[in-house]
Amino acid sequence: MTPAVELRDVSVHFGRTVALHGLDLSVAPGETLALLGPSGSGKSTALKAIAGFLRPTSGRVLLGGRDVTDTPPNRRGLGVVVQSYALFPHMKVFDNVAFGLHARRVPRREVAARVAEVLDLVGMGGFRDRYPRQLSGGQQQRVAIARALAIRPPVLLLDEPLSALDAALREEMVAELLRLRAELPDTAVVYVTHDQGEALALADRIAVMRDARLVEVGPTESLYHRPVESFTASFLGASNLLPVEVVDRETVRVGAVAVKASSDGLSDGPVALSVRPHRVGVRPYTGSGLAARLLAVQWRGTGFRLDVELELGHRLRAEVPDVEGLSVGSRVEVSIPDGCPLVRVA
Ligand SMILES: Nc1ncnc2c1ncn2[C@@H]1O[C@H](COP(=O)(O)OP(=O)(O)OP(=O)(O)O)[C@@H](O)[C@H]1O
Repeated sequence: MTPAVELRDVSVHFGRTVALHGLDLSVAPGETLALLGPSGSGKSTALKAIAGFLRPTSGRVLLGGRDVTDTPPNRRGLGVVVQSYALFPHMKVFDNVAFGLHARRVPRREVAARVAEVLDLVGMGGFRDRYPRQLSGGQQQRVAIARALAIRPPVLLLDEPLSALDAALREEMVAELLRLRAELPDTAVVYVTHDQGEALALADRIAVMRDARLVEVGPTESLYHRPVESFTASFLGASNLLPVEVVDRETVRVGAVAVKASSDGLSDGPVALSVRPHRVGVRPYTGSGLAARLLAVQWRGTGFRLDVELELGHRLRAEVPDVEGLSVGSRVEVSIPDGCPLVRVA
């Protein structure tokens, strides 16, 4: 299938700053790809290269198999939503959404029908005569999404669309975006975020970025459960990175304790065992297993977060449902389950 979006070896330089380094990426029709990474990792730059808001220093951008590297943004036919709504303040909701359709000389009667359709799609059908200042942040962002969808773009680009909203509203909007997604089965979505929760909830695949480069890309669940890079393990859901001695392809040793590990896709080089905090077991010391000292306990409502220090010298974070028999400062026993992934340490 021809990808809806393809970046081929795209680099972007601003003077001596390298904002994007040799990015290769493709997005299939109907797929949601999240670009996830810390601030300054190049996510927005990649999105702007797709939108045409900037021209790559080198490399090519293709949409539906067509090279658009030299095509201006308004001729790319994409829907774009940025973090700050960017609605026209002097225009009512209806006219904001109709704007792109008028620019494309869509007949007036069809404009009315299409605006009604996309406003209904985002649950804003009753707000067509309001001005943006008469809407909440979440409502404005819904209108911005409706405006982007009105032209029925094959690709929707979303750059941190929820970052201006408060936490409760963000969660509501994630559910809303999932519902919207189901209504647009053929639209490719590129979703820029630094929020791993949004990426996990919304994306079919995640591309993890760091320092202008792609670290790793893969289907959301396998990237979460079986990351190859240590950066992915710690950025996509917290992870303990335990130094281990590799015995063979399936077995590692933490001190004297042997643990089965998964090592899919790993070649030679330094590795660590990636252990999610909720998979670390902590119990009172019984004389076997990995001895450790319990350094701190924090109640988190749904459970407890523990900091422990292995007597071998590594600190670990654990998340456990209860702390019966455990007290800060006491000697404890830590268990690491089989099946945690080995990851490459940069
Ligand atoms: N117009 C510009 N001029 C100079 N440097 C820029 C410009 N735009 C981006 N950069 C730099 O390029 C790098 C990547 O920026 P980019 O905005 O793509 O990061 P990001 O991952 O989207 O970060 P954020 O989450 O903070 O938006 C950063 O170091 C940034 O300072």
